[in-house]
Amino acid sequence: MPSGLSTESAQPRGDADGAGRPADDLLAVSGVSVALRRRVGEVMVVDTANFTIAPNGALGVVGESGSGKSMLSRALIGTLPRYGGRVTRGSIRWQGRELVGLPEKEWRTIRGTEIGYVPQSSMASLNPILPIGEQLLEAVSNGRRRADAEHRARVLELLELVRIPRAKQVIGETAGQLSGGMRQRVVIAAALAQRPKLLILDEPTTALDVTVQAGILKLIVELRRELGMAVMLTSHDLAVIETVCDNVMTMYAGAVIEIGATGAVRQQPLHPYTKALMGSRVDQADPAKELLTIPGEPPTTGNWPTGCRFWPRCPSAIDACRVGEQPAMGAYGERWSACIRTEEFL
Ligand SMILES: Nc1ncnc2c1ncn2[C@@H]1O[C@H](COP(=O)(O)OP(=O)(O)OP(=O)(O)O)[C@@H](O)[C@H]1O
Repeated sequence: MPSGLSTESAQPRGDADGAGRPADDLLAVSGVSVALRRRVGEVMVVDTANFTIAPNGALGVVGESGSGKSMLSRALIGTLPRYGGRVTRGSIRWQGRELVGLPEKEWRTIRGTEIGYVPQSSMASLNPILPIGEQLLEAVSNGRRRADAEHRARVLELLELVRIPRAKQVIGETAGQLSGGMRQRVVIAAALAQRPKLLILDEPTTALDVTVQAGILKLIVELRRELGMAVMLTSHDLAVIETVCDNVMTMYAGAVIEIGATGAVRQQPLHPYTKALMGSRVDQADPAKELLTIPGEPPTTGNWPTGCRFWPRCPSAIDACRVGEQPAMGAYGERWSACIRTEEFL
């Protein structure tokens, strides 16, 4: 076993400020597990996640499809019941306030208002026939009272904030008249309507081509700086996360398996899965270049192997990796890894 600290004695931090200095937590997630109701009973999709986000911090969450990124995000905004899910254990503290077990009425005062959310495929969720201005007005007035002149001014301000050219005209246009990139900017504007302190973006650039994607990522970087807000961004692609986030957290089969400063992880990933993920990332400079893919498939939910969940695909697996439980995260300086061989690799 490595001599790293266990997650019981210390908390992996996803929040160092880029210079490695930890700050007070905006969000602190401790031992959070999420289960979904299925016909066979409850199935765990997120297993004992521990991480924090500081005010103005930016945490990227990377992992293959099905690793639990979206379900974790949904736990943070209290929408799991819509998917037949719930937090089965652990604590989510938002500015010191416990969110686990919060009644829906109280979630409504946090979701959208304090924590903004841009869901996956959100561009498609825009109403195709309702003018953009009307849709943003709904987000601005938050259903509380009739939209007034102040709200209308805020709609324009939001469109300008997300750098939409011809903002005044766009107010009267429909989503169908806008390009994919402009639609995504509108969705981000809606998520910012109540000035949240944390913006969670789930795969915000997946459906966009490379140039448009770069523009959206640049916007997120600038908004974070201008508004002094924190960001949590999920992606399959470490290159996307690298553009926006100081820190990165890798998930595999429901488990958080590595956390560290993005630059350090990029230079020397501690977990073989993060390393493999980097090898298979899309080469933005040469998209036609053949991708290195990770052999095999991730285990399906509910069919996780004993021991480390990555061992069937891991080039470094030894007998000890195949037995017992999924290894807990251990600390290695400012970094965290759930691989029992991390010390040997260092
Ligand atoms: N709407 C849903 N209903 C039932 N099960 C779901 C739903 N969405 C996700 N799941 C299951 O929850 C598990 C975690 O999925 P999740 O969507 O959180 O992964 P992800 O890492 O976000 O993947 P992707 O990048 O494809 O969105 C998977 O086993 C998936 O099959």
